[in-house]
Amino acid sequence: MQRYFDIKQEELSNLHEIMDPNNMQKLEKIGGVKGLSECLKVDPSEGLPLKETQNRCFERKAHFGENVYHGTPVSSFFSLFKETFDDPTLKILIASAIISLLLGMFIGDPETGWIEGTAILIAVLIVSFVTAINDYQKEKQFQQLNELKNLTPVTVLRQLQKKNGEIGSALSQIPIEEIVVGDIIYIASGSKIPADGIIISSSQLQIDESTFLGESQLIRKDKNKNPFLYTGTQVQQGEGTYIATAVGQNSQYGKIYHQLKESSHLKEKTPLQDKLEIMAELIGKMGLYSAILTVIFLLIQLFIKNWGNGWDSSYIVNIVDSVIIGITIVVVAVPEGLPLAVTISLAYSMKKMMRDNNFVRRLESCETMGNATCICSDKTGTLTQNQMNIVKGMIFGENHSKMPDSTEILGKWRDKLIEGIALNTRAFVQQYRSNLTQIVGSQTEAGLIRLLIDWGVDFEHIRKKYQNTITDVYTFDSIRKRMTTIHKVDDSYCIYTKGAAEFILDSCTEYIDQSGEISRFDENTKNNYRKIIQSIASEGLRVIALSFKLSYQDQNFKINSKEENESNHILLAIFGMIDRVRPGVTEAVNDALRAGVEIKMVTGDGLETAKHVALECGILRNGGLIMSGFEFRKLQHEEKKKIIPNLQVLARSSPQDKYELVSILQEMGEIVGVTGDGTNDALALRKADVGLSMGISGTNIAQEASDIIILDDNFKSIVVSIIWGRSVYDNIRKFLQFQLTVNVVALVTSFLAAVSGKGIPLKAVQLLWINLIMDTLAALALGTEPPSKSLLNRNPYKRSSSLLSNKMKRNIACQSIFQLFVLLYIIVAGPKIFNLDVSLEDERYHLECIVFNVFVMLQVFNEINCRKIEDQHDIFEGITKNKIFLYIIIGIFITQILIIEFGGSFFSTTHLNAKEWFYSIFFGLMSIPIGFLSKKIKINTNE
Ligand SMILES: Nc1ncnc2c1ncn2[C@@H]1O[C@H](COP(=O)(O)OP(=O)(O)OP(=O)(O)O)[C@@H](O)[C@H]1O
Ligand SMILES: [Ca+2]
Repeated sequence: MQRYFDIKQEELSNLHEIMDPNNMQKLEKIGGVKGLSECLKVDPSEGLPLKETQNRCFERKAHFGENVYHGTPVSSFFSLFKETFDDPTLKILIASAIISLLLGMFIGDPETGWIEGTAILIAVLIVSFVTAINDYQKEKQFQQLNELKNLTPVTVLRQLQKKNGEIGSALSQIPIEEIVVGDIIYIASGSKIPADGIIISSSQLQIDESTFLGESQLIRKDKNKNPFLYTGTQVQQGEGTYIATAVGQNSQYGKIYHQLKESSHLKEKTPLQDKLEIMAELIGKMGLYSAILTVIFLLIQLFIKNWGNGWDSSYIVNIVDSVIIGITIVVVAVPEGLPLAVTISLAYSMKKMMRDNNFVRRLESCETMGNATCICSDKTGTLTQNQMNIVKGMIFGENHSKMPDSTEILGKWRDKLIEGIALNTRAFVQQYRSNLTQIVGSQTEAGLIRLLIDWGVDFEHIRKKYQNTITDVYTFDSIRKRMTTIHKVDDSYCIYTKGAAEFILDSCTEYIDQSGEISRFDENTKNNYRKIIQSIASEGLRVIALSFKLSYQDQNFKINSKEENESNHILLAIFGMIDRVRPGVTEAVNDALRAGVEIKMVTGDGLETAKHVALECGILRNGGLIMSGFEFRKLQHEEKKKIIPNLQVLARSSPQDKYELVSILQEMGEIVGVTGDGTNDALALRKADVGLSMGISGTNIAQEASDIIILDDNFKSIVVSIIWGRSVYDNIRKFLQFQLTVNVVALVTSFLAAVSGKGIPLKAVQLLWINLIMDTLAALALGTEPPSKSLLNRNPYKRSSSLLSNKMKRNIACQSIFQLFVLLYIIVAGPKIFNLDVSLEDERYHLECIVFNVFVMLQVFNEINCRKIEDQHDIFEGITKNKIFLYIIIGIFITQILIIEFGGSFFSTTHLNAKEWFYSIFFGLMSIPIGFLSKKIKINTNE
């Protein structure tokens, strides 16, 4: 195997040390690209040979490595487990548990003294364990998501077995991991370079190497001056073909991969998390104060009780016990589950959104999307299917309401039209599975190619034939809205241009008339043509025109400016392409509007076309304004501000228009989502509060600039992301509502009990169990509530709105008062109801156990209440769909029974009889009607 290739990876890598001025000489030494390709056993015009591609280039991978990067491994479970002990409250708790253990064993009753300390230690272990499991799963999920980052396939030239059994080379798209050294790779504006390599041929190629150089600066590359390409850099303009020389870990990028790697999602804090942390701190402080107060009261009582009795070793045990209670209260009060709930909710949503074709790249965008007030959507591919088919047009001056057969087309210019399409397009036919084909690349071009295929033209053959005669290509961009190819045959040059019909028409001075002669345009004819274009567009068709310019012995073509080469053309044909609206888009638009999210269509397509589509999908509604980018640009800033609320469609827009629209909307206080697919959209995508790029048609650059990638390019998925965003936000609020109620009740009960001298109804171990219920378990149960479409029934929250609405405060207050009332009732009236004599140690212990049981039951049922916040009272809606919630509620219930019945002195519990159980569950259940009633109290919303 070693002998198969004549070059080693080290020598290859050595060819392009970053910024080494000697690179060119090193390349010449091995005989330039030609020598290189011989060493690599590949013919640059054929690509990798069939016998290699058939076994997936196994030998190359073994010799030169694979195009994969070894990411940072997930932290081990153990290290995460260890990390959980960094929490200061847990540390203090452990310390006091140990003290309690020692005291209990040596000073207290040796039979039972060890129990409390051990129980606390075990409880701490369980809390840490559950937290660590959670963290671990979260990390694993994020890693899986990170691996999916390379979505766009790479176009390579390789030998294949064609449909008819022939062996030939053809362009095809393969996943980036399949790229090997020696591959011939095609790149064009918007691509990200998938492997290091050396240019074979290129046209107007400009690369953004900011990944390496820091600042964004476009660098011209061509085969003679600077042919070295680096993985991870981006093609901003032009196109080219190059041969791969280093992949994966061997590439320059791979060598510094770990430094460049974006900080992981996990470390990122979202605005919601920030808000929550502030709140958590506040709650924690309140807990601390009430804990200190509780401890002081307990100690005072201790002193009073033992006044004059002299010191005794059991004193110390009692003091330590009081301190432990205090610390436990702090542990309970500190809502460590709050940030956890956000992460769980976001992580869970991210995973589920993936299934709904939303790939979230930045965590916070998920929640922002829930509050979006305006979405600027493009048309092609997002609202429509991006399946273009030519249905009508005008060829050589003749109108066709249906596309004619190739034979019906006038002979004289036929070849020019066909060549103009074949040479001036980049889309190609890809074979997948055994005999299915698909046209990949720009779908506008695909429409043209399909026409050639219908006409029975072997366009691949034409491309091959003229491959070496193409002297220049001006690739398509959204500003010029056209593409041009210059090719030389013998002594003459021919320039083919295609693009937005009215633009092309404007740059044509001549046309081919019905008799096949070239005629000059006069004003009248031109106007007629304009009308034809308009009438085709008004049916919602994309109109594209083809033109050309011929020159014999005019050497100037190469030095002329783009503008010059693209003007004074001869019009060949005008085509109208149908691109149907995606099914379900109209409903999705309606959903968004109902949810208070304004939709604006910002498209590169023409006014008439845009209007038709906007009407069809319900974006253009009564009184709405439709405008072209051309008019928009002429307005003053203030005028723009005035019309924008009413603007529903912006047609023939440039990326700059999109950017401006977004900026002004934000200035006006809107939270803006923007969709885009092109390299030129990157600016607007970055500017937007949430940038949504397209997974299928999107370029790497657009994807990199975006926060969410819409994997199926479908507008419906954008609305889904709104639902998910809202669901995250609401889930956090649900959790908050639950957590705060438990907190208030637990703190007040402990405090009141301490003050009243009635003893401590909730023991440290019990409090830790309650803490587990209200933090980690509640975060899991409420944070993972799946979204429902009803989330679209409300308007987005304002930027400034608080997490805790007045209605939520009302719910918390009513529920807490009720719960406290019940608990006090049991403490006071309990002895009578259950026939207990609290002056006896044993029976008091029994009563305290009932109080604990009632407390937990109240929380279990209130957790169901908290599935809905504010005024929503359908608390059972969709409950069966949330398996996690059900498991947790049932799990808590069963565990509670076990704790009570078998917890013994460990949990300070004892067997309860049927009547006592009945009361516990009855009071617990009562929290549901109370929750229902409290929602009936009218409250002012000042939000
Ligand atoms: N490959 C191409 N070659 C030449 N012209 C093209 C090509 N693709 C599109 N066009 C022209 O450019 C116009 C579209 O420009 P642009 O790329 O800004 O919009 P788009 O992204 O296709 O549409 P939208 O903004 O609705 O998604 C089309 O109306 C068409 O006339
Ligand atoms: Ca676009």
